[in-house]
Amino acid sequence: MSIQHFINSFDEAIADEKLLKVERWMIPNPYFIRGDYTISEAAQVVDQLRVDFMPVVDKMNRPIGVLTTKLLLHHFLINKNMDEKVLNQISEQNFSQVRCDDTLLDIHLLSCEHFLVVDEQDKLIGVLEREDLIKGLSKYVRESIESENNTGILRVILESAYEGIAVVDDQGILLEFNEAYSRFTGIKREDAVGRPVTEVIENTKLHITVKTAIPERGVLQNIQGQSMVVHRIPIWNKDRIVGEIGMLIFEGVTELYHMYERLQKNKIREEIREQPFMVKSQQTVKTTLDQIVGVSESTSNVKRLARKTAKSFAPVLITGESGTGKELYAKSIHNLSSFSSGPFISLNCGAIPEHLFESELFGYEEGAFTGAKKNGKPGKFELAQNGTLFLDEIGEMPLTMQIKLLRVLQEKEVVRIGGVKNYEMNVRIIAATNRNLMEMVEMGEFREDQYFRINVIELPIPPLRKRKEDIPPLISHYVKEVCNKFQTPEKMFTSAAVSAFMNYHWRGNVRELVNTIEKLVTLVDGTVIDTHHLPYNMVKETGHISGVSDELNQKSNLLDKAKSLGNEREKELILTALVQTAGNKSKAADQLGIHRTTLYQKLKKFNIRYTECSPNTTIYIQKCSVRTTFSSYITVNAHSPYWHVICIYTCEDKKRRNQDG
Ligand SMILES: Nc1ncnc2c1ncn2[C@@H]1O[C@H](COP(=O)(O)OP(=O)(O)OP(=O)(O)O)[C@@H](O)[C@H]1O
Repeated sequence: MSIQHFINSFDEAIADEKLLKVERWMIPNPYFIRGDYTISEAAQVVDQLRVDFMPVVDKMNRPIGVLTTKLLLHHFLINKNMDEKVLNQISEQNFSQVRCDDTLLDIHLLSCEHFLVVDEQDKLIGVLEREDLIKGLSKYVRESIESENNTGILRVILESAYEGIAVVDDQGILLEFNEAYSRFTGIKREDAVGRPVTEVIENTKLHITVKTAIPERGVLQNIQGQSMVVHRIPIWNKDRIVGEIGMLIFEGVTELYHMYERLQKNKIREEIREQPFMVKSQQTVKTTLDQIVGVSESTSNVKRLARKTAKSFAPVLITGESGTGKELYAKSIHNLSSFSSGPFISLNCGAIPEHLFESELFGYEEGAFTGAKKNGKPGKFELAQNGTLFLDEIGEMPLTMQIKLLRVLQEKEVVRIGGVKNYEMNVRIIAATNRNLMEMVEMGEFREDQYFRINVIELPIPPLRKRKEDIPPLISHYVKEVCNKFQTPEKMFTSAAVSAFMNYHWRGNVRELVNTIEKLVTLVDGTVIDTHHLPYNMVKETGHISGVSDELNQKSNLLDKAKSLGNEREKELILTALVQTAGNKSKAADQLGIHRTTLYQKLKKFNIRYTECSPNTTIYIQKCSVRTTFSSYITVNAHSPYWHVICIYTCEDKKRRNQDG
């Protein structure tokens, strides 16, 4: 039974009573004539009242027939005796006797034109003509059609809701289960409807609250290992509970944490004002799956798999293009797992020079090698003890290192470089890559045994262009977040701009989308973001051509533009960004509009080594190419409040400058 049928079943009674009942359509307390009236008297009454017919009753007011104008006319023309009793003229019963609570559906097949309505004593209380009956029936049919349409509308509403919606009857049997709920639980609507809600929704209380009839709003319910905000709303019909609606709010918990965090921050700010030397507490919001925005079927599937994965101890390999949210999923799995009370330690395998890999992973003891720190240094495995070690960009791990990692994963023991003591390891491993590891195995670039060791459970995240339904909620989420961050009035996208976003290829996936929104929110004046504000590459690709904002396009991915100018310009931009950010690679990557990992790959590609230096010195960037030893020097003025590039010049320039003195 659908929700509309469910509601209909209650409405039906009302419809029967109100719409289909004879009482609703009859003319109550009608005029009538007695059977002992003469034809002449009856004709006068009919003429005075200007009616087409009159019910005829006996002395007890019980109907005995219907006198029509047709019958009167026939009498004048044929019989001509005006003193005849009406009673004698109605030879056949030319009416049907019905009751108030009969329905039009019950009586419409009776073959007569006039219906005389009687009470329990069979006394006349109303009349109904066939014309009224047809009117009543057609209204009923019209309303039924409308209600069928309403069912369609109701279904669209249910299916487009981001919230999970479930409806139970007063026995706790599921009558409705929308697509969002189905995606979240992985149970199809057709398998859910008709079953007790307790068999379908984990930890549900709908079957209980439908009995108590107390609405519950914003309560926490643990479903599939995750705290969710739910509302439970009873459905009343007259003075009886006939069912209950359950709503599952996906983004609620994080929003609550954010509110809590904001309140905490305010509180701390006030406390600091009172006690300036107080140590500030570290309150951070934990990443959970409900922070992963998306309503597409594939996102729901990945989230469901992630929830299941979190419950196991097996290593997970998260695959997907850059910017699809692999790290976000890794953190969510950690926070849902039994390792959540331990640390989440991340290691970007693409960002570590080969010779430092071993010490980064396993740590070293004091004096293990020249330059080793006093007291040694713990490795990432040790730091991640009782928690999760996230090996990002695992495809970039050198083969020699893979062998060592494999041994640790098999033996579950770690020894620091230069050490003798074994540390027993209790660490959950989550690896991620944007490369095709299987292909790498075939090419001999990745060890097969390692591949199978880390890939016990694979969590593939589809690129954003393959889950376009996620784009509108991502826009709305990030516009709000960015406006909040920059304290600007909330902006909105036109539907054309949203559609351009949906048609764009998003090679950088969600990261690129977030960066684009940040640029748009920052640079667009006014509160409406339309297609003419969109970056040129997007407008070009999606065909939304109209006046493109130059300002925005100048700032859009600097590196993309540099690429078209050739390697040298690209290199120059990278160097400039590095200098301007004093060697902070994350900030430099941000400035260039690329991910940190991409920056590391580019540094590798161009063989750039950045050497940090003290203020007021020449920053020296070495490039070990085949042809020249040193090719770029950058001079910075470290006296100014901001480090800025004065010039970039090559070794030839330097030689020339030296010659010029
Ligand atoms: N579904 C999502 N909902 C909300 N934010 C998302 C989602 N997916 C990704 N993001 C955001 O996009 C950015 C990139 O995500 P993340 O770093 O997890 O991607 P990644 O796949 O690990 O990238 P890379 O392979 O380049 O390291 C982050 O700011 C993250 O918060």
